[in-house]
Amino acid sequence: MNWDDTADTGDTPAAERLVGSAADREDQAVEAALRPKDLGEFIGQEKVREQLDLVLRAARARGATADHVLLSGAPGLGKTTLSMIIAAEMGAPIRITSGPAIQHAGDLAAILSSLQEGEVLFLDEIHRMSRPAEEMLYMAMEDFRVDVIVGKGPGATAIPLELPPFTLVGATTRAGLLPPPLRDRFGFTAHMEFYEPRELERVVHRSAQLLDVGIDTDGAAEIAGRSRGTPRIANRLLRRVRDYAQVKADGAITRDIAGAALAVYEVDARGLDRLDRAVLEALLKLFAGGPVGLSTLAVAVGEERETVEEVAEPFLVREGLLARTPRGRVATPAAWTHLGLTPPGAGTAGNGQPDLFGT
Ligand SMILES: Nc1ncnc2c1ncn2[C@@H]1O[C@H](COP(=O)(O)OP(=O)(O)OP(=O)(O)O)[C@@H](O)[C@H]1O
Ligand SMILES: [Mg+2]
Repeated sequence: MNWDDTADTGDTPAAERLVGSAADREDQAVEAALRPKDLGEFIGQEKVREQLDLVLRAARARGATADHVLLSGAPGLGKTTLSMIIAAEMGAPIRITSGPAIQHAGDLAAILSSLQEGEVLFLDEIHRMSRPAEEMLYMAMEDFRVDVIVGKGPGATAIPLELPPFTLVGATTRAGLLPPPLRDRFGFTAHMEFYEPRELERVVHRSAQLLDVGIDTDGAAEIAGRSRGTPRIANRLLRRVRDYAQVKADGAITRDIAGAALAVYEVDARGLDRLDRAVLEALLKLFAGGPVGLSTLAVAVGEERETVEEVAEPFLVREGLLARTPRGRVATPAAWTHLGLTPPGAGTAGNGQPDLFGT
């Protein structure tokens, strides 16, 4: 799946939504406690896990530092978690930084030159690094060497500096934005996919156990089904459902409790929230399913164009509820079904009324 152009970005209003995929303040505070600590505990992503396991085992057997690893995938799928697991599996310390934190090549040189042998350097949002830092990174990754520039102008000299072997783990939500020379320097690239509901069910069960919350199989399935394929959202919904279960019931989570709690938060059975539904409803009820232009649709729901396009649409497209066509936005048959509406002309005289007799 190509999620490059559909991923929520951290600075859209999506960050504040219950079903937004970027980490909010509360997530940041509680996520550390819920992170799996080794590959065995990491749920789902079978292929990635199997491949990474081989890469790490082989490196350990050789007594060598593991190859550089690139983790790409939408927010909340487990990139930061995996980077920590890589360090843990290698028995190596980990240094954490991010592309936006490295504005000058000198910042990167300082970090690189202080690494210990075998250390894991986790570079989050690697696609947001500055150009000069990126070029320094090429050499560091390939030859474990950097040129430190001393002085300015014609008198400036490059002093080569040897680095100890280290493992770079880069993470990006936008693999497509990485320059090929950078991408090519990773020995292993893991593409993280959205999770299956069954996998999210296991995530919910595991987190509930860690949070000491009682939950049955149906309760976990109900939360998993509304979590948009994303463990971070599953954990967040679990916390809100836990609150509800504590206040309104005996604390244990069942299907009914989970359904009632998430109805309060306006997260529906497929994980659509108020905004998603408003967009879909306008498209169906006001424009008969489209095609309709983005601007018109945005006006109809009283939102900015960008909000509709970047916050609501990516998930609606991914779910197969809405299509972006050259003539405008179009609802799919699944959209009509999901909202319990009948498309005009389908099994009716075209008056938009439900077909009560199934003719
Ligand atoms: N495979 C998994 N099994 C269990 N829990 C997971 C898994 N993947 C992610 N999680 C949970 O989801 C939360 C978010 O994961 P993480 O922070 O690693 O995502 P990310 O890909 O780094 O997101 P971002 O792009 O926003 O940085 C964590 O609390 C973690 O516990
Ligand atoms: Mg992360």
